[in-house]
Amino acid sequence: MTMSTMKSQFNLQSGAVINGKWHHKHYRIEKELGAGANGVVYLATYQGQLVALKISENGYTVTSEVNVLKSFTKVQGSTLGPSLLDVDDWQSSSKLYSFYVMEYIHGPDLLSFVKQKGEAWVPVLMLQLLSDLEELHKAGWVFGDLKPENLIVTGRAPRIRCIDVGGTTIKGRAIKEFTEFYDRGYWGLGSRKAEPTYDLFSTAMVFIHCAYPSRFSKDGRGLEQLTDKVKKHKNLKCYEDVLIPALQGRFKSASDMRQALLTCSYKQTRSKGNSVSPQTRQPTRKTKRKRHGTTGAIVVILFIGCIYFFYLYSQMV
Ligand SMILES: Nc1ncnc2c1ncn2[C@@H]1O[C@H](COP(=O)(O)OP(=O)(O)OP(=O)(O)O)[C@@H](O)[C@H]1O
Repeated sequence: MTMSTMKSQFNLQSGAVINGKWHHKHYRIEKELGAGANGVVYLATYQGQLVALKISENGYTVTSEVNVLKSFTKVQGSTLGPSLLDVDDWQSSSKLYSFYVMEYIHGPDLLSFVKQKGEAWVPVLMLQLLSDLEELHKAGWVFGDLKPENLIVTGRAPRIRCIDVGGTTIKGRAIKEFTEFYDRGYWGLGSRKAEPTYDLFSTAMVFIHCAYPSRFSKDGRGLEQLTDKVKKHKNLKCYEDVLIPALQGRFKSASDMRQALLTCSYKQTRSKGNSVSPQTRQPTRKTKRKRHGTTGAIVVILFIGCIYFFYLYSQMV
């Protein structure tokens, strides 16, 4: 949903210091990271550490987002959202504002990462996201506003993390915040009730968006249009057994969708391996091409192996 931003209300410059009224901690503002309908997020330093500080006019927003972040910390093993570091008030010269401080998640957003590193990363990152969503859903929450801008890829062993927990909603309620392109209600493919299938639909749309970086507009055909988009794109077609059921709300849980994605990725790896074998059966005249084919297979296997290694490693850290 498009809403006006709070940017104009704060305008804190680099070097400004936010003093916490109750916990007496001092945060030095470095720069603005972004402004949304519910507040402004700044990069700040506290005792030499970079942190993200969100300040809002609306105390209710702060309380509600803090509650979500607190409940995230209780989700075992989940690294979905940033960890919560402090909650306090700040008395400016004119007014009292509420703010909270969270872990600064450093890295490019999903689309920038994929543009830089290649689309082969999309299924790997979606596998991670689905693991985290499974835990979140089990804890009784639905993320709601899943979109590439809210997904940051961080670390040397790339790990996907969500920022902006403003849309996170208790299961069974109406989704608090959404963005049309990733919202099943907008496409006429379901309600805005907070249930796991809502997030799985958005996950499929995020996957599709990675293949169509400039997105596309709705033409009124709903599922038929999205199915066409999946089938017509070479990087999506091989994942149609994951994407189409997710768009239809047919996966009961994130782990079911994850399992289907693993199966597709496995088939994909095998078919890439097989596609070079005809070349290896060429007559001796073509020995050079044969060597190219074998090298290609080794490169593909090594590449996929590396991605899985990074994925497994990132699961352990
Ligand atoms: N923990 C964090 N680490 C790094 N960057 C962050 C963090 N939290 C927010 N950001 C940055 O700040 C921007 C604004 O964050 P915010 O949560 O306000 O999102 P929004 O969608 O723009 O706002 P709103 O939900 O209020 O409408 C984000 O787009 C992101 O770039």
